[in-house]
Amino acid sequence: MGEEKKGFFKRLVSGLTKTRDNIVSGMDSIFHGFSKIDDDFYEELEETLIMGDLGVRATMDIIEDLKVKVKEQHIKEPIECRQLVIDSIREQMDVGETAYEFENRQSVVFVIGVNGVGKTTTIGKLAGKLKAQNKKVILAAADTFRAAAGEQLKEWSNRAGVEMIGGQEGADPASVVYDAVAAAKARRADVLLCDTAGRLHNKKNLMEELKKINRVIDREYPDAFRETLVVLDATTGQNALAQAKEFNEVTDITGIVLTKMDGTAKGGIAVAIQSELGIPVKYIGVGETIDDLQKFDSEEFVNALFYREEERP
Ligand SMILES: Nc1nc2c(ncn2[C@@H]2O[C@H](COP(=O)(O)OP(=O)(O)OP(=O)(O)O)[C@@H](O)[C@H]2O)c(=O)[nH]1
Repeated sequence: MGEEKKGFFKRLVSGLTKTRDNIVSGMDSIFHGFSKIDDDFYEELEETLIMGDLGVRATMDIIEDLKVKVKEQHIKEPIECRQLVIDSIREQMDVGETAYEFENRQSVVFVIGVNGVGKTTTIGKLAGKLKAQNKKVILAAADTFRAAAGEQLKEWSNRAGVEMIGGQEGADPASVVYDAVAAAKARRADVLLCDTAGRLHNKKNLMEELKKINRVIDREYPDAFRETLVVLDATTGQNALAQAKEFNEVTDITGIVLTKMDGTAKGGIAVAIQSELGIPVKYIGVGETIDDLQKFDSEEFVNALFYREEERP
């Protein structure tokens, strides 16, 4: 294992302590506590997975899959189910190879999310990450709905050492994006990160706003690659999944950022999101500082949950 991966694994392991306690300890007490595989066993397992925020659909699929395999392979001991469940969770999370194309081409990244999920912080972290890769980054403060949003983003642009283009409170977000595109072209920027609003209670307006912004990009910056990231707060569990579903109805999401994965018991939501929506979690937030954003890897996530370092497959 490379040093970078090793570090990622270690941090993931410690960050996922509560999630592990929540899901894995519960599962293990079932595997050890039951002497036979019966309806009660399946029911308890199902409850544990649901309580672990894996989502109803993924849980049902995992239980069904387990039942089939237990029959086919004539499994009698509950503990033999452990590996089958781990494999099944991994399959549920399979969304194919996750692409980070926008990091390496001229691109526009829309970042969407409701208030308080960590959207501004995420944009700041992402800007810092790209800057560290010698990319020229410009931020567009297109969440003009709240006065504080622009100021907060400005702080992050200073921290990351990148330029920010903003507008007056209440300004048309599309006009801010228009100005930001002009700046991006003039400065030959690599990545334009747009802080876009996320008012889910007014879906129609949000849809119109995003369409309008997209039209500006179509016209002014047609060659730029487009990425749409939705930021979700992992600590809100099923609520995060519901938000992802709603945003998915409004626009084409290309990736999810799950924030506050440090210390939450609800990390299982990553399984629910990838399983139910088929959209990759591309990054996780693991703290409040600029370095606390990591690429997400489903394999590593499952390994960090279920295996000690020396047992890793
Ligand atoms: N522990 C932890 N805290 C985070 C993480 N990401 C963001 N936060 C904190 O969450 C709070 C909200 O973050 P913001 O970036 O202000 O959230 P926002 O979505 O932009 O919210 P508004 O500015 O209110 O729209 C802040 O206190 C952040 O420091 C994370 O990954 N881990």
